[in-house]
Amino acid sequence: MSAELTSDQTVGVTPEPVLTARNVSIEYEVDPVVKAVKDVSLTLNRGEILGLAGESGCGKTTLAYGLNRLLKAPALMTSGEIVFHDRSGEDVDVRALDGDGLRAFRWDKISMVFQGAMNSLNPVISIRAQLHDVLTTHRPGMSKDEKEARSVELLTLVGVDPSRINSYAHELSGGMRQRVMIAMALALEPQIMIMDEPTTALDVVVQRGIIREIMRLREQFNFAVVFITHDLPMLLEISDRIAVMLQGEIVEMGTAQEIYRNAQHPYTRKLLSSFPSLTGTRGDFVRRGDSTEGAA
Ligand SMILES: Nc1ncnc2c1ncn2[C@@H]1O[C@H](COP(=O)(O)OP(=O)(O)OP(=O)(O)O)[C@@H](O)[C@H]1O
Repeated sequence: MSAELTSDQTVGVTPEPVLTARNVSIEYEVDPVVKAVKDVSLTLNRGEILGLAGESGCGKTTLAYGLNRLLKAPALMTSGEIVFHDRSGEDVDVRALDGDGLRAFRWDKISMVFQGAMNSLNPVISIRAQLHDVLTTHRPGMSKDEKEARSVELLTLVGVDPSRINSYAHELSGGMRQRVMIAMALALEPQIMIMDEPTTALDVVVQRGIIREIMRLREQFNFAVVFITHDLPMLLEISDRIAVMLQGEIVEMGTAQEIYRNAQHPYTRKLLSSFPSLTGTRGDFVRRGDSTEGAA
């Protein structure tokens, strides 16, 4: 079964798709074969936050990697179509990309903040060198001064004091490292950011600070976000729409309000009821009233 929903999120604004996936299936070619994503169709609209929820192992990460052409053997996309609708008006067949086209697509058009990304900063080169590297690779025409100015700007955007540009990863807190990863993902002003559990390893206060920053950046730059997490209360709070995955399929998709108030699929209801804070006597998004200010 697949679900597709392109309903209007913002009153008076017609949603404009930035990515369309149709009937995507992905397998791990092991023995026995694991059918990790089954016939998934979804449309991501420009500037929206699409939450992807579902229990561990349901295929969220595999789907995200598929959308970004990051799958590696034994993973194989066995069927389906992914079209990126560029700001320029051009439609890009993502599955057909290779070589330079694929390199330009990743980071430039669509970037990803991975699970545990903060641990993937290179420990032996400075934050400056890592930010400059992204720009050197993807914006070869930029001068050293321009790269420096852009790096400082990026750190400021994600709430890291630019004096930290000289630091090495081990000198930064987990929250700061994750913010640096977000700065790198933002560097080329992508139209889509895929965030796979971007804050799971961090404590709640730091998480909230980073989530707020992502929300603010999204407002400022209007990129679309696919936000993957187990944390359904958080998704209800931040997402425009939520897709619920179960055993490789999207079993329900709707606005956060629809999912919260009127979930149709028994699994979605089960998922909601597994968060007592959502269904208990306080009865509403408890996090919304939470005024804890985050500092990472
Ligand atoms: N390299 C691999 N080889 C074989 N099977 C794999 C491999 N990677 C993932 N899988 C299987 O594919 C399915 C989907 O995994 P995936 O990591 O996409 O789920 P997920 O929803 O992102 O889980 P989590 O939230 O724990 O990250 C699972 O059954 C998993 O065991």
